[in-house]
Amino acid sequence: MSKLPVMEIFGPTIQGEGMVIGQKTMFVRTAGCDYSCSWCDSSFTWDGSGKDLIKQMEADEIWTELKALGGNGFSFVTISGGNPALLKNLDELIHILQENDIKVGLETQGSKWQDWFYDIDELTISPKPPSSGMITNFEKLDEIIKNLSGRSISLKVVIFDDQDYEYAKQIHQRYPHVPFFCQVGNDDITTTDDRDLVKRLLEKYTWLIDKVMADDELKNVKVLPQLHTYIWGNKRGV
Ligand SMILES: C[S@@+](CC[C@H](N)C(=O)[O-])C[C@H]1O[C@@H](n2cnc3c(N)ncnc32)[C@H](O)[C@@H]1O
Ligand SMILES: Nc1nc2[nH]cc(C(=O)O)c2c(=O)[nH]1
Ligand code: SF4
Ligand SMILES: [Mg+2]
Repeated sequence: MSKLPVMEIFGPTIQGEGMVIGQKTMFVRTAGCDYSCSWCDSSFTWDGSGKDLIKQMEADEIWTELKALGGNGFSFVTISGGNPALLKNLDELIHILQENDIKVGLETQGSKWQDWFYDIDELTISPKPPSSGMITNFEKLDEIIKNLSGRSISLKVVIFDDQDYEYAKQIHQRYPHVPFFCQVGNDDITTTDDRDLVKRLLEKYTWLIDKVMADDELKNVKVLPQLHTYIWGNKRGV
């Protein structure tokens, strides 16, 4: 079996974002990303600051660790990163999970394709708006969305400002048949003052809801908070 660069394994917790928000789940976070979003809340996976935490693990070792942490109390595993779509050999882990009746969710930004995307039960694609500093490769994104037509996927755009909002709309209009989520951006990813953070995140959530409600062009959309930050703030591993 080949090795995977694992940054952290944690849970059980709830999925705080997107199409299966609230789902009880374990998390596997892989190291490495082809992007470097200005506001990335998981930059330790790619900026070198977490390099001592990276463990090269075989898929069956990851499964053993998941069971050690979660016991018999889980039926869902979410794979995130970094960008897990950089890892060609992630199929080994996905297959072990499925052999054990575990549903698999995965978070990626839509910059890379892998054939194992077909095996993911809930795939979240999260293209990055202008505030991230990243440029979307629409040729690649078109290909990914086309390949996955008819499968359980969603698009989730994080929104920080008006320009991001316009970008989100552009994404929804380009792929109108893909379930579409807008998510509040967290612009203070280092504070430990949870009360102040939650207060400001709620204000931003209100701002986003008000904008969508007043917008006749955005109809079939779900507006969500990044739920885990309202509960645990910027804490890692939850
Ligand atoms: C850390 S990323 C890892 C997966 C993949 N690289 C991606 O971006 O989709 C997981 C999710 O967190 C979101 N995210 C990252 N930083 C955020 C922030 N400061 N506020 C809100 N969401 C954030 C990303 O947009 C993505 O949807
Ligand atoms: N609870 C919880 N939900 C999440 N949804 C997406 C996450 C991520 O970092 O990819 C995440 C995370 O780190 N924690
Ligand atoms: S694509 Fe995801 S992991 Fe990579 S920098 Fe952006 S938010 Fe962070
Ligand atoms: Mg996160």
